[in-house]
Amino acid sequence: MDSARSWFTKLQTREKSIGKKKELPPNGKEGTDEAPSSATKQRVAAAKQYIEKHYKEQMKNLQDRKERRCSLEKKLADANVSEEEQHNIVKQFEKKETEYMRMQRHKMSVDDFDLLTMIGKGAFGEVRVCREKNTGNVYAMKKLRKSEMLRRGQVEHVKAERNLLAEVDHHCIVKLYCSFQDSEYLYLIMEYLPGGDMMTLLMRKDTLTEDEARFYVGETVLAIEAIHRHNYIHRDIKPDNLLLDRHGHLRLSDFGLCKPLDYSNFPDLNEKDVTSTKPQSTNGDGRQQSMPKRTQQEQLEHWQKNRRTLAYSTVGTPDYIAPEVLLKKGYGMECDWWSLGAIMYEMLVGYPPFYSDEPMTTCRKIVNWRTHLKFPEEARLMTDAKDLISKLLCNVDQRLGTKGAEEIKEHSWFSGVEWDKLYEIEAAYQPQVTDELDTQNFEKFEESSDNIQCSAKAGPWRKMLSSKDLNFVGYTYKNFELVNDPEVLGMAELKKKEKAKRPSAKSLFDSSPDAEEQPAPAPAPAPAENDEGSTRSTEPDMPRSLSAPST
Ligand SMILES: Nc1ncnc2c1ncn2[C@@H]1O[C@H](COP(=O)(O)OP(=O)(O)OP(=O)(O)O)[C@@H](O)[C@H]1O
Repeated sequence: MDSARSWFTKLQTREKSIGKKKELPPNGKEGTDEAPSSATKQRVAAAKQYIEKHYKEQMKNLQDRKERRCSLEKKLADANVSEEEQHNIVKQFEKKETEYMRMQRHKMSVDDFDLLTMIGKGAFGEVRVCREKNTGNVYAMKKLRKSEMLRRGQVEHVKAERNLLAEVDHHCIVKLYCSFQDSEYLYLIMEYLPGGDMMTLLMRKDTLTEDEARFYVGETVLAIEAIHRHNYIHRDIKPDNLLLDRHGHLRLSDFGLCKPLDYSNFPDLNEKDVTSTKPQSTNGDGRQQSMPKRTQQEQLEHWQKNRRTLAYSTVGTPDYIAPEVLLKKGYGMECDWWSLGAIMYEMLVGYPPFYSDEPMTTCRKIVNWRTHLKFPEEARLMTDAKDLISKLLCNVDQRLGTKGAEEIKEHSWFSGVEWDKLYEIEAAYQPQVTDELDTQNFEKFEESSDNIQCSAKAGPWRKMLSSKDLNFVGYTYKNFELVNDPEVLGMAELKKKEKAKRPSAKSLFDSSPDAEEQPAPAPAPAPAENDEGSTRSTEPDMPRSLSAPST
């Protein structure tokens, strides 16, 4: 710490001299003592930021430690355990605190982990199951290439993801244990959720039953509500970002790495451009002809065939993005409720509501949703379900959720759902998970020889402040939970005592009558001219978007 302090003093002195007006020699000409270059100034600023952050963290760590101790003592007092048990738990707790302090001093790197099976591939990197060498703990490691983040202007987004995960400690949100970097990559060490993602589940099952859909749409409502409470907007909620834990409960992930930015290169969309969205194909002579309408089954098969390619393409799938986001007119939290509507539709129908072979056609259909939102009769959706979807896939002003998540929770499709018990009951789907390293609920990914990487060794921080790395100062983070394992703390017993017996998912829902065949409810009335969205997300004190600010 002392060496850091003396660095700080040196830097302050250096900074002052940078700010000072240079005195010229009597001949009025500049000597060889040149002013520091802008690169040097930038480095000094980054170093200053690093040191200030370091001290702030030290203070916060002390405060957090005090709070953890208080909270443990309070829990113990409430839990009615013997004095001896209390003593043992507190002793274990202090041991963990010491380990945590040791871990804080340790500079984490990819070498601390054994990299195992690849479970995800995204536009910026990959996700792998990994095991920490020291502790044997299993995590998911998301690795992102810095140069790619810079190239696509995603630096702020990746910081937003790190910030949200570190800030929002909620059972609906995937838990972040730590983040670190080396010269080439950023790393997020997260809890490993072995139940797979909703995209894989939907591809394996085609559709969900109404009860299953209600359960997962319900848990997604709670997850979205949690991030909105922290003033974040996700903007890219899709089935690939809904992960399942080993018991089948849902967690929201992937904050901030939004591909939709790439749609800015698409020609400007126009709500009135309805004619261009008619399904068309080209004859041998180049003339366009209308394509025959696909049945629900054909459309489903088509979607399934294209789904993964779309997910792993650099542009991604636009299927769940709200029209106001695509129209670049500014957006608020409501855009996440639109995505919820599109996901609910896919769960019940088998493919998303505006699916088309071409992403650009999908975008056009989304902005012209009034013409294109249809419920295939074969899907036999219940009236309530159609009504809720129509109230989510509609204009911002009419959209449910605009006045808060309660509006959605109160919809009749959810009648009987006990919201505060949803995460305590047995999940509607039980994934098969044999052990902590089981990856059967994920697709298999081909390993290329350079995939299992040797680490680009992280040098001392000063070395890391190359011009590229200045963008990522402050990315490193460690969560107390990394060592705060309740099993080790002996808190598991306490937790068991606290937990009531879990009722099943079904018992929370009203018994539902058979699906009736009904026409799709009329889409919400046409909006006033310029009501597609506000610029709220860009105003001060307004929700922080995890993705690109609207233009
Ligand atoms: N914590 C986790 N536990 C289990 N699987 C995970 C975890 N995080 C991510 N995955 C898997 O990896 C996939 C990709 O992850 P994620 O979407 O976070 O990466 P990405 O590079 O940001 O992708 P995208 O291109 O969709 O933005 C997920 O769909 C999921 O299957």
